[in-house]
Amino acid sequence: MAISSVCVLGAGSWGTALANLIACNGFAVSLWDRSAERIEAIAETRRNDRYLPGLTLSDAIVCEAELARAAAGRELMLLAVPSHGFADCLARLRACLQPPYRLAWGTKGLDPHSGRFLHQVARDCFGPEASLAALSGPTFAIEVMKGLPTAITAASPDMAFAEAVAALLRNAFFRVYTNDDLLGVQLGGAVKNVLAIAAGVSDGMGFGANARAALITRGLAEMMRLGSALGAKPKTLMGLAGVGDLILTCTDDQSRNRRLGLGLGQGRDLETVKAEIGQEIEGIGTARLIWALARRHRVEMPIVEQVHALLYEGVAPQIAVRKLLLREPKPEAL
Ligand SMILES: NC(=O)c1ccc[n+]([C@@H]2O[C@H](COP(=O)([O-])OP(=O)(O)OC[C@H]3O[C@@H](n4cnc5c(N)ncnc54)[C@H](O)[C@@H]3O)[C@@H](O)[C@H]2O)c1
Ligand SMILES: O=P(O)(O)OC[C@H](O)CO
Repeated sequence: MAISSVCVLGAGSWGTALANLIACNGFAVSLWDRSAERIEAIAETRRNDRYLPGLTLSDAIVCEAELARAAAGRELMLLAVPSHGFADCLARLRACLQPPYRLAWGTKGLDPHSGRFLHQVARDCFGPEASLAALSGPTFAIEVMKGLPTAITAASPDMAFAEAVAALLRNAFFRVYTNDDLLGVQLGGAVKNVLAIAAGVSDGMGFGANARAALITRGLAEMMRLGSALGAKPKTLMGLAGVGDLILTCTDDQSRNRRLGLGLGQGRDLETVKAEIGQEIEGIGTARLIWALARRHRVEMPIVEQVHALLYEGVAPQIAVRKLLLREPKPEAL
C-alpha cells in the first residue's frame, strides 16, 4: 500500500509541523483548522505565528478553511486536533468521505465524553474495515519544524498501513518505527502527560534530581501496570511512545504539561498557569480519564491519583507529595 496525499486536520503546533514535514517530503498535503481565520493567515504569510512563531512553512501546503475541500481526493486523513475535539472531527469527516477510510492521528489522550481510547471512537465511527494508525513518541513540534533529529512510532494492527503512514513522514532527520500495538502506543502517549505534570510539580516545589528520577521510574511502573491490565505490550511501553516520551516531557521545559506542573508546584493558580501557556495541555483532562480507568480496572496508580487530587480535588501539592512518600512500604516490583 502506498499513500501519496494527505489531509491534516488541526493547524496547531503539531498539525502544522506534520503537514510541513509531509510537504517537505514531496507528498501532496492540505491543512485544515476549525479556525478559518488561522488557515487564511497561514495561506497568506506561510507562517503559523500563533503556535510556531518565526518559522516558515513549505509553500506546497494547500490551506483549506472548508473541511470537505481539504479532504477531497486525499488518501489519508491525519488528525492533530486535541483529544476533546477528536470525536467531533471524525463525525465531520464521516459526512464528507467515501471508503476506503484511512485515518491516522497524532492526538494524545482519550475521548473525554466516553473515556475510551481514540481508536475505539474511530472504529465506531468508520467501521471495522477502516485502516487506523496512531503516531506517538518524543516529538516537540518546534524541533520537528527545525529539522532536528527525531524518532516516532506509527502504530496500527495492520502493519502494511503503519508502514504506509511511516513512509510519508520518514526522512534523513525524522526516523519512524512501526508497531502493531495500537493500544499500547496510545496508552503511553496519554499517561506520560499526566506524569509530566507530576514531574513539573516536583521541580516547581524545588525538589531535586532524585525526586524527578523517582517519579519517572515509578510513573513508568504505573503506566506498565495499566498497560498490562488493558492488554498493551510491555515492550511498547519501554519504547518511544512510552518511556521515550515520558523522559522527554518530564525533563524538558518545552513540555506544556511539565510547565503546568511547574506553576502548580510554585503555588500558582491552575487557571492562571493554563492561560499563560495558552496551548493544549492534554494531561489535565487525561488525569481524570486515566484515574477513572485505573479505578475501574483496580490498577494501583498513586502518582496519577495525586495529580488527579491536585487538579480536581483542590489538594495542595505539599499534601499530595506527603501522601506519596508515606504510602505503605512495599517491595520494588512493577
Ligand atoms: N505540540 C506538540 O509538540 C505535540 C507533539 C505530539 C503530539 N501532540 C498532540 O497533538 C494534539 C494537538 O496538540 P497541539 O500541540 O497541536 O495543540 P495546540 O494547542 O498547538 O493547537 C490546538 C489546535 O487544535 C485546534 N482545536 C482546539 N479545539 C478543537 C476542537 N474542539 N476541534 C477541532 N480543533 C480544535 C485549535 O484550533 C488549534 O489548531 C494534542 O493531542 C497533543 O498532545 C502535540
Ligand atoms: O507539550 P506537551 O507536554 O503536550 O508535549 C508535547 C509532545 O507530546 C511531546 O512528545
